[in-house]
Amino acid sequence: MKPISHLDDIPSTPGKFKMDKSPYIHHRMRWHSSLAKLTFWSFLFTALIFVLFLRSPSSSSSSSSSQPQHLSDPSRRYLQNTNWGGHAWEKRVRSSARIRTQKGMSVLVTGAAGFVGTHVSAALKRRGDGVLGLDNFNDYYDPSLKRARQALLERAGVFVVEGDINDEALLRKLFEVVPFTHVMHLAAQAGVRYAMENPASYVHSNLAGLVSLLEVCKSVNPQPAIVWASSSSVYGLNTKVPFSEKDRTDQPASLYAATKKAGEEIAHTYNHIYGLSLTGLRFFTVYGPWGRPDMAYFFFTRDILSGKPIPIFEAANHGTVARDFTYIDDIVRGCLASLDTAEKSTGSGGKKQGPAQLRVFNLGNTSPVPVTDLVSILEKLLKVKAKKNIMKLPRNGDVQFTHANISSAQRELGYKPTTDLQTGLKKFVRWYLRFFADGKKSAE
Ligand SMILES: O=C(O)[C@H]1O[C@H](OP(=O)(O)OP(=O)(O)OC[C@H]2O[C@@H](n3ccc(=O)[nH]c3=O)[C@H](O)[C@@H]2O)[C@H](O)[C@@H](O)[C@@H]1O
Repeated sequence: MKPISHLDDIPSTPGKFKMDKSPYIHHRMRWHSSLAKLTFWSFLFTALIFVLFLRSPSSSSSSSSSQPQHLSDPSRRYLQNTNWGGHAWEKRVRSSARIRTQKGMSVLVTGAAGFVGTHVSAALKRRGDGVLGLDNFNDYYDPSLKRARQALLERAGVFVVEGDINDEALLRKLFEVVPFTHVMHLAAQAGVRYAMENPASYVHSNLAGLVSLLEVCKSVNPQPAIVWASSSSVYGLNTKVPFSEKDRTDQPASLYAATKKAGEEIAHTYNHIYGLSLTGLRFFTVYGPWGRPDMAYFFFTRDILSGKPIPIFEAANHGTVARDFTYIDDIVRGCLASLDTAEKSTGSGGKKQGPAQLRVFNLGNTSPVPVTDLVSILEKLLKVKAKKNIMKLPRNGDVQFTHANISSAQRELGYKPTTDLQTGLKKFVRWYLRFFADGKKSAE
């Protein structure tokens, strides 16, 4: 745009434009001065319009945009999809989110192509709720598994929009097309150990992404109720067992845990200022079919089958490392119960109108199992002996054990886990063998 180059010739503030004081040229100068002023202000005005245009969210993320904001961050492992919008796209969004039962809800599920996201989306759809998925399909782990989950959801009638939660323009557009009653926010950068490798990705998804989502949720009318994934890792170095929601969570052992804890505080703020109804769920090492390949039960299975040694952590003095492994179906029931019991947000027009619900629940299994037992169960199910490589528990985020007290979720959500590790792993192994034997195409 032309005026930009001219801006360099104009003093930064009009007051600094010095006039010649000679009386001889006074009259001419007045005329010149008016012309100069006019030219100056028109340039300034045009430049301002130009700058505003460049900075506007719709211009930075609409389909015509060339460089979405976050691409300046080299740590990202995906390109933000700007290919959304249009009549056909809106029709798909609307149809996916259509409620097909009385008293149903319309839910925006972020991270829908993720492990928990896929299961929750499918379960909501099965019972007649409207569901729209959102996922950025990043390559933290093999995106082809995410694509397979997407295909599964597609067959169930759930459209998964490809986009990032940091793309506020996309989020606003989605709320424009569908006035979602609920948001199930599961998009996140997961994994405790990877935080040492790529800390920026945790800040991007778990902090900036969460704030971007809450900013949009607080400003739409009606505001949705939000249920979101926190983590058992917030208990960090807490040694009081079982972990209760009242226990201290101010000693995170990893950046991942710290971002989840920060998320809980951010949730408090948006609840307090804007009246958003918010429920945080502290998941305890969730496992099952369609799971995450970065998790121990998943890659132990892969490596046991291929004869590769598996690193098994132990604490000081041969201390046991244990997890309160929780089966996916139990978690899904907890998520749906949280959505069902979520009260409406109270704000409108971006302003709080009264106190709103703010909750945090442990969703665990209440029976921690040593990692060595997990390996023994897998060996039996796979009928292959593992090559064990016993190692010291690394100091990069791992905690020695987790154990959930679920009385609060039991009382308020009717949450009651029913699957023990042996039963759950059996279902996982069956899925795993079928999925990978069938060229990643089969579904359970
Ligand atoms: O519930 C949670 O809060 C967290 O659960 C898992 O984190 P984690 O429990 O560490 O799950 P895995 O990485 O699958 O590890 C499971 C167990 O295996 C152990 N492990 C892990 C990796 C390994 O190479 N060897 C090994 O013995 C870990 O110490 C841990 O006790 C998830 O990865 C997190 O995203 C989630 O937030």
